[in-house]
Amino acid sequence: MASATEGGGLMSFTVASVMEDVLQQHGNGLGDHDLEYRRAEEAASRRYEAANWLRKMVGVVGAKDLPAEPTEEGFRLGLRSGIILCKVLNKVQPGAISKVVESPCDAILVADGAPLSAFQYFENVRNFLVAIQEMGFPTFEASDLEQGGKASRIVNCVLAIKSYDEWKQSGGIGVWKFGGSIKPPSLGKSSFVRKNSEPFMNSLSRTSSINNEKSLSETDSNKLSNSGSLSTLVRAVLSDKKPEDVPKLIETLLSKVVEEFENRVTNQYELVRAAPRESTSSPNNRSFLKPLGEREREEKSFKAIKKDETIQKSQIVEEEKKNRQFKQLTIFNQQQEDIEGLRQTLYTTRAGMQFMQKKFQEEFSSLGMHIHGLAHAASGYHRVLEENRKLYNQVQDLKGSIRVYCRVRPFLPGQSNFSSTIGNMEDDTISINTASRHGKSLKSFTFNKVFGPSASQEEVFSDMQPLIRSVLDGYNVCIFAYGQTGSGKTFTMSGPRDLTEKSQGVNYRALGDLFLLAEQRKDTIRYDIAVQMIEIYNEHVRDLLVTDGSNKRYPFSSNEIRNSSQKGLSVPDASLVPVSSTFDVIDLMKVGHKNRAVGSTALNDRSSRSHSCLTVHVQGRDLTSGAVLRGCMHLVDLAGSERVDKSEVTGDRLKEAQHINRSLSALGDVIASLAHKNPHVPYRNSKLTQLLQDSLGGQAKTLMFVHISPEADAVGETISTLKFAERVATVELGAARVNNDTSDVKELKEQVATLKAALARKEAESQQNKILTTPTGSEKHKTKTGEVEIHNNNIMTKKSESCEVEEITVNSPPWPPVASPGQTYRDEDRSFGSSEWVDKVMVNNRQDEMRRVESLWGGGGTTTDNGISILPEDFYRRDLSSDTSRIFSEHSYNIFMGNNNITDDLDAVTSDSSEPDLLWQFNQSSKITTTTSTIESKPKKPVSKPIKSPQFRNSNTVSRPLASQKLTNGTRGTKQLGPADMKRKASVRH
Ligand SMILES: Nc1ncnc2c1ncn2[C@@H]1O[C@H](COP(=O)(O)OP(=O)(O)OP(=O)(O)O)[C@@H](O)[C@H]1O
Repeated sequence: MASATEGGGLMSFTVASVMEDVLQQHGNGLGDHDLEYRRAEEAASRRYEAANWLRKMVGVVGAKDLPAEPTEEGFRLGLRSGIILCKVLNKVQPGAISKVVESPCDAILVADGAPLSAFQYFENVRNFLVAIQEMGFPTFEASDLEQGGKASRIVNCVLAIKSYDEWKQSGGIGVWKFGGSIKPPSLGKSSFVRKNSEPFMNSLSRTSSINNEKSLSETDSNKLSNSGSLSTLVRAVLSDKKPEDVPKLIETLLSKVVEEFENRVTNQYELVRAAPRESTSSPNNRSFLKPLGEREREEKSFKAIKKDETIQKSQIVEEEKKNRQFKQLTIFNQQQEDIEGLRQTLYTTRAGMQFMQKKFQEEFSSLGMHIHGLAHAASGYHRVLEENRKLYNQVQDLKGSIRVYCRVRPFLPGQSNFSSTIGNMEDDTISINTASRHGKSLKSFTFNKVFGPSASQEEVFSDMQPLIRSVLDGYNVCIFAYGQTGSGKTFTMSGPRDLTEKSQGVNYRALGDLFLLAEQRKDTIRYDIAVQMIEIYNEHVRDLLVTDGSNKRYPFSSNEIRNSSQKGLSVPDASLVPVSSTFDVIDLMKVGHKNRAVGSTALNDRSSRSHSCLTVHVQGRDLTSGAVLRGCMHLVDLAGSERVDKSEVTGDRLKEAQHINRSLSALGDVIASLAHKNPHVPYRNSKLTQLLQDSLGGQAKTLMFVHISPEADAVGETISTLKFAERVATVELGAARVNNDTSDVKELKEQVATLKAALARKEAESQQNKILTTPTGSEKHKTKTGEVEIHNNNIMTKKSESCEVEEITVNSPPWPPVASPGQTYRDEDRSFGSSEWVDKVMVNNRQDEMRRVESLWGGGGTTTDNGISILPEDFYRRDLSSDTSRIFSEHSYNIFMGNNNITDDLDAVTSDSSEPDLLWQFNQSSKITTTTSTIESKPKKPVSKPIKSPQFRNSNTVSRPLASQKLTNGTRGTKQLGPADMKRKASVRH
């Protein structure tokens, strides 16, 4: 009972149903035939009423399956499809059932169990039942429509709807009542179970209508509880019973209820156990309390529906699967096609690639061959270039290492009336008109090239241009301008004061050419060009490129010129300014000219009294081989070469002139030594020759521009200058050499050759000395240098000790000095080890020679107080080849005498024999010995033309002193002076 209490409505429904059954049984049992008849009649009448109303509602056609007065079975069958019920309800309450399945009407006639029709009528019935439940009408079980179902419940439901419809038709006034109130549709869903209580209510209503209709109708069904209904029902049942029957009836009733209850509980339990896993939404849930047959049918139909659904689902799944498979197949086919396409493309691409590869290989190999050919051509080009360079320089070398160009200055503005001394001019020859006692004569001189007064700067430069190329090829080049003051040296080297591009001199053009060539060769050689500019004034060197104002005056000591500087710089202390364009050079020149002008006064142009030298250093690195070539070019503007006596100056001017003459004389010495191929070249006798040493030796190419003025009053200087130049032109320096990395080795070889020559010379002298008579009364003094001075008042006699000379040459330090491990020699050491030492050896040699010659000529010479021999002038005529060196070696004599301090007095004496003068004398003599002279290296070009000179004539009879002899008392002792000497001396002393 507890569970029945918990069940609530469910329990009420169950009890009511049981009670109804018990009562019916009891009634039957009681055998009240009248009552039963009445009830049956009542039921039939109610059924007819319901059927008629339904027929009326759906029409005759719609209700063709429902007779007007049906049996209970007929009523059930007529409504079994649910169509009539649904239609009627929709008419009463439009839209109550949204969907009415009409098709199965035929199927309804088919035997029970047809899955489709069962499903469909169930659909309608279910919808109907749900709807009336929603609306609150008395409901019935779906199974009531089946065989054995309770048609009374269906009748009850239909009549309730009819009542509602009528109430509605009548305007819906008041409250509709039919055994209970109709809940408004919005009442919400009540449980299906609750609706199952309606049959009881209907039964109650029906019963009351039979037994106590009035009382029941008066009872407010809303207030009627289940217990109330039960008691009413019991009271109604028992009212007409005899009191003695009541206990029995109640007992029967109760036992029946209990039995029914237990049965149902048992069934419920079994159902739950049998289908524990069935979904709660399954219809079984709602029908497990139904009779077993009904439930089975429901389950069957449900299963059938389920099966259909499953079949449909499986069909759908199958279809979907098929669709999927079809789609996959389509995609697969598409992919197959794509793959085939890609395979084709791959094949084509591979073929293309192979073709391209083949083509590329062919092109690559042809390119390789092409490059190979180019490389071959390039190397060939380099070879040819190198060969061309060599050939070019060979041609230059064959032309002679010292070339002399002569340039004649035009008359200056205002000199138009002047008569010119220039007689005739050809390409390489120039004739000078000279006036002498015997009338006019013409002197001809031959040079490598002669430029007349009208020659332009460009013309002059074009002829020397090849030398510039040599500098870039690693040669040393020296270009110097020689001539008397005002003859045009500066004009040639730099240009006029008002400089234009056209009037630019050699300096600018040479550097411009260097830059041009360097640019042209930049693909093969990289050049670095730097410039120095110095001035030599009174034997002092001055840097002309200082810009800070300091060191403007003679910043260097007297030893600053080195011949073997590490970097190949003669003056390493002077500013070395890198230049890369002609503009740089012009700027530098301006600085140089400005610095040079500082020493000038209004009266004296410094440029006339000093040597200026622009040195261009070039270093080229071959980009292919890495070889380094170094070239150097000296562009020298010498001081005026006129003779001092003519200048008639004293004091500072005289000193300047003496220095100029001395340095030019030293230059002459060097050139003469070179011409003679003397083993020793006295470079160190002046700053000028020291500076130019690397450009005047056998490794350099030298060009001298000799300048002359056309004025008649300058003819003496002109002749003198030309003679000097012609002498220089005979110098053959030998093939110039490139300054490459092996130059040191070459220098060493040169020194070895020098020493060998000294030895050979010494041996020859030893042979000759055997035939010489040793003078009596001679006295030997051995100097600390190992040389022997002979103090003899009569004649100059022997001698240097041959063994000592040999010792010197053999035991002398090697050149350059061989440094023991850890020991190094400075440049100064090397200088001393070479030239100083060689100077002294050579002095001894010359003395021996002089003595020998003197003895051959039977004496006639004199010796000074200092032991200096003075030879008769005839000597110079007779043996020029051996005398030349003597003439150009006056400084060597000074050194020999140990009198290195040159005093003004001495300067005065040496100035008497300026270099041109000496050369002039030399040339006078040389004409006699032209055929036999050993120094004539260029037979094609005569050294000089014969001239008639008074001095020359005098020289046959008058003994001339050596120009640089110094007497201890300032006089010339017993020497005899020529007229020219006397004249000069007078003028100097004046
Ligand atoms: N070839 C020439 N054409 C025109 N004028 C010239 C020529 N040569 C020289 N001159 C002029 O002659 C004058 C003297 O020339 P320059 O100064 O060059 O002589 P120099 O030999 O250098 O003299 P110094 O020894 O004093 O330096 C200058 O006015 C110069 O312009």
